[in-house]
Amino acid sequence: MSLRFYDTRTRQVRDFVPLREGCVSLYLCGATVQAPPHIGHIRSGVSFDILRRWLMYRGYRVIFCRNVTDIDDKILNVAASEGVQWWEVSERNYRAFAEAYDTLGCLPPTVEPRATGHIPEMIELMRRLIDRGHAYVAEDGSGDVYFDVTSYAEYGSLSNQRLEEMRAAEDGDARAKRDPRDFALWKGARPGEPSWPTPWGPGRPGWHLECSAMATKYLGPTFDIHGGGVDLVFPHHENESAQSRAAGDGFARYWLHNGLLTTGGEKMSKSLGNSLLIPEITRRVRPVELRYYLGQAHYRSNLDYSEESLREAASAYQRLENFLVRVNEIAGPIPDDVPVPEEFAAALDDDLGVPQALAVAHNHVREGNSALAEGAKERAAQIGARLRAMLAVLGLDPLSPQWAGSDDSGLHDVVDSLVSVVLEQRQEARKRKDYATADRIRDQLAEMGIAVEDTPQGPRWELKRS
Ligand SMILES: Nc1ncnc2c1ncn2[C@@H]1O[C@H](COP(=O)(O)OP(=O)(O)OP(=O)(O)O)[C@@H](O)[C@H]1O
Ligand SMILES: [Zn+2]
Repeated sequence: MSLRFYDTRTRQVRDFVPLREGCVSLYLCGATVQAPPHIGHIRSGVSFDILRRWLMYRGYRVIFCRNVTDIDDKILNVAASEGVQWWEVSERNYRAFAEAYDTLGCLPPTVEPRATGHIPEMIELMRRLIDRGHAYVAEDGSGDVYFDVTSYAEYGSLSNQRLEEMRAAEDGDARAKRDPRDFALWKGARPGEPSWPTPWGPGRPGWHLECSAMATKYLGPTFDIHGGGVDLVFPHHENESAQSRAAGDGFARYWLHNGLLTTGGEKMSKSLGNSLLIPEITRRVRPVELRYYLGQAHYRSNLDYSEESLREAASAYQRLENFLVRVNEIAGPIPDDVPVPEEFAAALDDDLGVPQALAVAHNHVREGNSALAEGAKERAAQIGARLRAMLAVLGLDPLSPQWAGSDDSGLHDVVDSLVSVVLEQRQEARKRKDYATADRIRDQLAEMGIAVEDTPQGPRWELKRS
């Protein structure tokens, strides 16, 4: 069956055929680095990381470009309030984002361009737009450059809006615009602000322009997939599309948007003050469990955060993990090169149906646990290998170097030896029929967060997270 995705522009699920055989070009709107990431930002990162991994599994070379918006009103405001340089704010938060993507197991992008490194490309794009009559320099001498929305008949087609119904664009000085809906490509220099020279005077980039310039530079005038959160469809992506297409480029062929991480139904957002930062969450659950939580829902649906749903996700992940760890213990190393089951592949081919794909994974655990209970080692091992392949595609393989031991860096072995000594004493007590002592030992272990299970092969233990 073919790969297909929901395309925001056509508002339908379309077969995916890349521009160049065997290769997919993917652009994702990355961070505006005015603050460290909250888990909503990383949900976007994880969703597109799963997409990328699935495309790679399907045999494509993926060229993945994720930008960094390192100059912006919000960054300037933070710098002013802290009394530091704008680039100190950008650098600090850039590193926090990089660390968060890494912690959550997102593969590094093929290229990660920064807005301030691409001013010549932006000037060239503005020149093309001015020459074609789609952009103009403000007549008030401010140095602002605007896109003329009435000059471009397709304006509104991505977000499915009619020009007559659109509100005024918020950026720029309304007096300098020919039409309130025109948006700023370039912002003329204001006193005390950083600026770069252009043929129309010094200034700094508008947010929309930079993405068009960087996507085109690295992926070409026409490329396969443009992604981002659904909050960016309008105005950001509408404007990116308008600029590039009005300039004569084909731009993105498919538009994919992740749903939002919300709290109490509202977008998690720095400005709303309802952000949960990554270190706050990774104190409660492991990074791999957070990745499972953020990736488990369909990428297009909203995900409303609650402590309870986070815990449930962590337990669900532990069920998958515990099964693999047991198979590993009982049947030896699990191969990591078997194909994923057809049903799992079909779910991901169909607009990245992760919930259906995970249902297949959990069915494997149920079957695998029955196999283990029956002592069918060989069957359990085969199921384990398929499960491992599925989890690897989702970036969740507990036995991968990314996650194996991420929790304990060698401590697990030491604890295992200690717990074994204690469990031997418990076995001795049971043999003596001293059940009070045996139970006390088990209860003491439970208090430490160590759960003991008696199996036909002897007692096993595992860490229970509260
Ligand atoms: N709550 C969220 N849920 C899912 N994706 C999000 C969320 N917030 C931001 N994103 C996505 O993360 C990426 C980077 O976002 P960006 O830095 O522009 O954040 P932002 O919208 O300015 O955040 P904030 O509103 O917190 O200031 C974008 O693709 C954006 O759509
Ligand atoms: Zn963008």
